[in-house]
Amino acid sequence: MSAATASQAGGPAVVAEARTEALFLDFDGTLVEIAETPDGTAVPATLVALLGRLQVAFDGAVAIVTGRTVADIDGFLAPLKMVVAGVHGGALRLGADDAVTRLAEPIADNVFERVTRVVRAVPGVLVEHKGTSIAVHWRAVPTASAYLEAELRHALAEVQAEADLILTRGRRVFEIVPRRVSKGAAIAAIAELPAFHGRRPIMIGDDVSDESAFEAAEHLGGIALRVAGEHFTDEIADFRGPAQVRAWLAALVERTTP
Ligand SMILES: O=P(O)(O)OC[C@H]1O[C@H](O[C@H]2O[C@H](CO)[C@@H](O)[C@H](O)[C@H]2O)[C@H](O)[C@@H](O)[C@@H]1O
Repeated sequence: MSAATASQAGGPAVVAEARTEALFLDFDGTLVEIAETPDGTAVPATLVALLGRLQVAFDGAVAIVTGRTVADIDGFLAPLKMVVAGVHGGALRLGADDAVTRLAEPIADNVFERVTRVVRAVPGVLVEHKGTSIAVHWRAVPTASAYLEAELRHALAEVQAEADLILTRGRRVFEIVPRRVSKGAAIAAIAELPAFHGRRPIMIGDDVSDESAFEAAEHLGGIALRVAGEHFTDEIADFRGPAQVRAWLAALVERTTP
């Protein structure tokens, strides 16, 4: 029988059906615990095998929807290659052997330099250049967030004529992204792939940029499951954290794999 009740593993009492549903999974804060730095992320030994088994159980209808680059995700999950919407929907890799399609222009050098000038003024802040977006991490210096936000907004206003970028807030990070990309738009595109088409989407995420993905999943008749953290409180979240998400997925795959 290919139905699983999530509550058996803790987490939401959702019945997931591997033959008729598709999984869309955020990465940081959802599949893996938040770390002090982007490079410090630890991938649990069992996660790669778990995702591989889910791909089989769902006949390929499993995608990672992340703010990370596709290359980052490939590195974390090696040797597994998945369908990935990277850089908050700015890059798509629609099949394991496909090339990455960029849906936005790379951030121009002058914008990156302008942002770097802001960041240099605050020791401890990290900047991640991801091609079509820039992440400014202030986890190590939380008191600097208001200053950074004001300065980054000012910098973006200066370059607005040449680049249509917006500033979004993530988990102790400001992300500079093209206005017209989103995780939600990426889910709509992936849902058209043969492996995903006609399946009910289940999107699991923990952060602001997952909101558009939740909306897209619900628009397609699916459901949104929230993970507790800096964005969702325990009261409104469906999962206490990534460990519970992994346990829920593991229970699901156990019950759906003959
Ligand atoms: O969409 P996601 O998969 O959740 O990616 C969102 C961002 O995740 C990373 O930053 C976050 O995780 C870091 C490591 O745990 C943490 O140090 C940081 O404070 C978090 O904001 C990643 O570095 C970003 O590029 C992603 O956009």
